[in-house]
Amino acid sequence: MTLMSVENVSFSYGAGRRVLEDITFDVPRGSNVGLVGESGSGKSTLLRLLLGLDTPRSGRILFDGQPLEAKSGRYMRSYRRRVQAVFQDPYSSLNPAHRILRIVTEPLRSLKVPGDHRAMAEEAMAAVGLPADSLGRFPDQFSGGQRQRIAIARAIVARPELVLADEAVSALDLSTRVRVVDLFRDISERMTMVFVSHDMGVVAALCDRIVVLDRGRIVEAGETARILADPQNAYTRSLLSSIPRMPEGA
Ligand SMILES: Nc1ncnc2c1ncn2[C@@H]1O[C@H](COP(=O)(O)OP(=O)(O)OP(=O)(O)O)[C@@H](O)[C@H]1O
Repeated sequence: MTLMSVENVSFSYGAGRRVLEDITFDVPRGSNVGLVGESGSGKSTLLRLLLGLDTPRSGRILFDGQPLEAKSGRYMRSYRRRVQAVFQDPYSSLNPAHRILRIVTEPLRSLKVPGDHRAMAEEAMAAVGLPADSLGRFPDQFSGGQRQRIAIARAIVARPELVLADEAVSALDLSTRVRVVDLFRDISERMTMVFVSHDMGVVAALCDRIVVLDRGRIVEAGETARILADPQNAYTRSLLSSIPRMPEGA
């Protein structure tokens, strides 16, 4: 079953040149799809389209069989409940003036999710390996890796069907990154994920399918194991050669 389909999507900012050209791929329900490419390849732009923050110039995006109606407030309210995002910088993405409880339960309030929000926050914190008493503290009392766990707790608290992650481990130091990748792997067993990164090693460790973007075009896409074993494209090979050491389980 396909949860999201991107069909022949092209995009340009204003009257500028195309930054995405004829992008087509599927995100099967339950899968983890990695979008990988160097800086400027169009990954963040594609993610903005998937989040409904911009609309394709041509082509379309289907979510659960329906076209994504980025311009409809009503549609987007239900979409936000079903699709959540984790961004790169765990320092700027958490409001320093708010306690963790308020931060993690924010999607529940804005989406008007009924029920016991504190209990849901405690459950999300447990899922990311942080103690429930963290909910009474402020962001500056946590390390970068812990803050990213809090951002992940916020992304999963409303039980979305799809989590979109944009360079979600890139800002972390190596050992923290390995732990947060492990956490994503754990969580991704229970939901569908699209994981955007310039780091082929991270994507290979986390995703069962990879889409390789080069200057706004897909140059290669397929199952991770196949791409690692037999990359067809020179650009993919160069991304693979930049992995210092294959992560375990890749
Ligand atoms: N707001 C904008 N206005 C005009 N051009 C933009 C804008 N944002 C991005 N671009 C251009 O679109 C292209 C794709 O950028 P994008 O940020 O999507 O790439 P990326 O792969 O995510 O790179 P990075 O990893 O550096 O964020 C680049 O050429 C960039 O300069």
